[in-house]
Amino acid sequence: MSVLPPVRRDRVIGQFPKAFRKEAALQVKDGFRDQVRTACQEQRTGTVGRFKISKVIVVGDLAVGKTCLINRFCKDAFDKNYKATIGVDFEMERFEVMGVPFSLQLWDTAGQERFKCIASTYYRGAQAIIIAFDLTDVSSLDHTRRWLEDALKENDPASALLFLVGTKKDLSSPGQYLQMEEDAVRVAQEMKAEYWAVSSLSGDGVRDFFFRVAALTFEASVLAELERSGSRRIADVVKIDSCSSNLYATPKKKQSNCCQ
Ligand SMILES: Nc1nc2c(ncn2[C@@H]2O[C@H](COP(=O)(O)OP(=O)(O)OP(=O)(O)O)[C@@H](O)[C@H]2O)c(=O)[nH]1
Ligand SMILES: [Mg+2]
Repeated sequence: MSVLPPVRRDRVIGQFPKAFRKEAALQVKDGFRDQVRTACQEQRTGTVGRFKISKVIVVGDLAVGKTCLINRFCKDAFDKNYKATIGVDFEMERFEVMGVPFSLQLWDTAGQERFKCIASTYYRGAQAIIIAFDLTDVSSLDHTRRWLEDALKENDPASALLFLVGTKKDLSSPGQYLQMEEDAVRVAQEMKAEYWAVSSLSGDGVRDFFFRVAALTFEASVLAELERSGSRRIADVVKIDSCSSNLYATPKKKQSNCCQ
């Protein structure tokens, strides 16, 4: 019997969500990969959908809007007053992707220098790293490289998915925005991150952004699971094979110990 309530209807992901800008996207294809789709249909997603919870960390300068971004998505709330995050905070979000339950743990970290050493102890084990900057403050974009460097010290650069998200879109004029987007797309390409621009005040882009984070993290988790179970199967074959060859090579009295 499941103790968890069903996943909210507005957290059900059936279609692969689109990227924000094709030129700075982690994936440009329109749908989930065939092997992931088939694994979901055949319920072969292993720990994904059962116990696995994927960790996502949100980093970036102080007051760029990390807490507001998470609160807009998780609570559909916005607070115009700034309250610095002290250390870290987290929210759980449950999704259903192609019929498979999938949970994200969203870690909101402090941008203030004095809380950074506490916050950075929570960076480890992230499947996705969201680096936030303020679209009206170019220095916050410049600092994203440093934030990424710090986050990657605690994570595997080969497997963590990176997102560069510009916040407070409502505050920039179209002209300012276009200039900033050009710079941000370039930074995202250098980092191999996916670029997004959102407004937590209006909600513009927030849901699409987190759906994309969830879908890409889900897909990467299922692929990793398939790879693990595939290599487990190969290891079993190798074990059986080496045991059977031992049967020929090993003197008779040792044969009974084989494969025990
Ligand atoms: N207009 C506008 N203001 C925003 C937006 N997002 C955040 N803010 C404001 O920016 C300020 C800082 O937001 P926070 O979310 O607390 O910033 P933070 O990045 O979590 O800051 P730290 O916890 O110190 O690292 C607050 O006053 C928010 O109301 C947005 O999309 N639009
Ligand atoms: Mg905060």
